[in-house]
Amino acid sequence: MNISIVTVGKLKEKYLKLGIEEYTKRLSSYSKIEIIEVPDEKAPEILSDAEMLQVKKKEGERILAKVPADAHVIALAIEGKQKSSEELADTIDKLGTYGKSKVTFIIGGSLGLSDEVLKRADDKLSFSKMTFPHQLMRLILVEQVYRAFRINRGEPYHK
Ligand SMILES: C[S@@+](CC[C@H](N)C(=O)[O-])C[C@H]1O[C@@H](n2cnc3c(N)ncnc32)[C@H](O)[C@@H]1O
Repeated sequence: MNISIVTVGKLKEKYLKLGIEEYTKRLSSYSKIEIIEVPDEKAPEILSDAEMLQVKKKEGERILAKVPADAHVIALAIEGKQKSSEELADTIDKLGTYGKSKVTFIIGGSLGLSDEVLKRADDKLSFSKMTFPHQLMRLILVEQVYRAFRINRGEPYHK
């Protein structure tokens, strides 16, 4: 399987970089994994609703340009469907079984994802009703995808 994670903005924090490197290294024994960063749209702190929509739209265009046409797209969205780790593992397993070799996860920028990106998504995945910073979300996602492969292989992993 080819997994890609399309995210907005550069990862700045060293502690997150180290964690993400560790899990992507572990994941690479199970799947190809690529993290694609698209530039965030520079904007002032205070924005009108119309300006916010415009920022999300521009970032969304950059995201969609990196999504292969034949990929199964899972957008991370607070209002999406919550799953257990076992359910996410099952989703990934079924995608493999049904011949979906490309799976793209999308993490939005600080304002979230545009409607266009949400429309392109085949699934919307929520990690809880809480809002996580997008850079931290990247670390949580790679750990959960790694966990999913371990579950699917029946390999032990600390609970
Ligand atoms: C800082 S959040 C954006 C917050 C924005 N107000 C919204 O409602 O989407 C940045 C990105 O991280 C991801 N994210 C943050 N918390 C999440 C959660 N609980 N579940 C799924 N994705 C989450 C989403 O992809 C989101 O677009």
